[in-house]
Amino acid sequence: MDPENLSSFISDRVLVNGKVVPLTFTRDGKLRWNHDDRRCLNVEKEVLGFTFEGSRIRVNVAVEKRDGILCFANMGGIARQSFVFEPLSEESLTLWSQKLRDYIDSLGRPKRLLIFVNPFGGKKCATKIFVEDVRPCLEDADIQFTVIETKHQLHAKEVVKTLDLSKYDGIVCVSGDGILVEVINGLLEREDWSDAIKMPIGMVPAGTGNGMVKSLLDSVGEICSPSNAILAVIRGHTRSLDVATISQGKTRFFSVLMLAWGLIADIDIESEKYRWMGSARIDFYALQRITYLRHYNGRVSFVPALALKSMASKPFILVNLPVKHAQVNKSPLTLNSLGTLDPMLSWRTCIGGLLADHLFQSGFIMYRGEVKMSWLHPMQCSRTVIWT
Ligand SMILES: Nc1ncnc2c1ncn2[C@@H]1O[C@H](COP(=O)(O)OP(=O)(O)OP(=O)(O)O)[C@@H](O)[C@H]1O
Repeated sequence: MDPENLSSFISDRVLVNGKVVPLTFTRDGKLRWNHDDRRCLNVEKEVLGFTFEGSRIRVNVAVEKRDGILCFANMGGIARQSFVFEPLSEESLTLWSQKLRDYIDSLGRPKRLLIFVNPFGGKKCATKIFVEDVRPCLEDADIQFTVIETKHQLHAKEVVKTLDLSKYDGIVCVSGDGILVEVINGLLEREDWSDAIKMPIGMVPAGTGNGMVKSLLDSVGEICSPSNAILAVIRGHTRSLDVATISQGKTRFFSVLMLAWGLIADIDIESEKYRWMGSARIDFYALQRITYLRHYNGRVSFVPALALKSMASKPFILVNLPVKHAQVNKSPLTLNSLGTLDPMLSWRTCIGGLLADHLFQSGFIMYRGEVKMSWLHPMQCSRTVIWT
């Protein structure tokens, strides 16, 4: 063994597939070895975890699928693989185990997750997504998890309100945006909300629109897929996400991603009764609402949070304001991704927006509601939920 610098660097000779080859773990987190050809793994990006099997070390990897790579699970562009090597001495095995463990621990990845699976959302395939895409990656990453299948509306919120948060490093929703909103409202309704709000949240798309996870993965140039989403959680990168408080009369609730009031809110909420139609429910109910238009009278006011004076000019979006306004006012969450990322939502939003625009201009709809919004402190989330 030739450890140039034992604190952060190992250069060694190990057994790979019965051949002794040089293996190096570099300071910048790259694992390089020579076998039939030269190989290199970016541990931070590609390695899910390590399994120590007697005198051998198995490196569990998720890489972009390329021709010629043996993969045992294709996850839509991502292949799970493993690479096994055997250090030549006991001392070397101990050193490798320690260095690899220390490196993974230094990345701040979650170790214990609470996972909500909503079997009711989208095409009702959240359980399948969890079993086929999420669980294998969590096992490869050696992450402990507790799974709760939601049984009814607001179930996730009830659980989160009384949850012992010290038991988890994060909460993951295998669902659409609805469960995310429940989790955020549950956290913010707790007495210890200012600490609870720091709990990282992850999203795996298993709903109809999946607007949040689409926005987040798009913001880091990744395709919205369950495998990309869970990899983002495992890598543990976090970034903050703004939350708006909405007060309407005596009701107060918290919002991320988007706020809608008027026509589009009605289409979104009231179309629930046609959920059996799948995503067509939105089109169907939109036509119904457009045919029987309602008047919306009210006043909307925006109150910047005191703690965030600088947010006073922070742009935001009301989906039921005309689209041209909506697109100018980009929120910190790329809210206009609703108009650009999801083709299905895109044209619906545009039609709704154009219609609203027309009616707004003609004075047919007056947006003057008693809705007040203020921005809360940014909250910490894991990369899937804007976490780059
Ligand atoms: N077992 C259940 N039965 C009925 N409703 C449920 C159940 N579990 C959760 N729900 C409710 O399902 C609603 C929709 O969930 P979710 O957001 O995951 O899917 P979606 O509406 O299809 O997707 P999106 O919000 O991305 O369009 C949530 O409001 C949630 O409260």
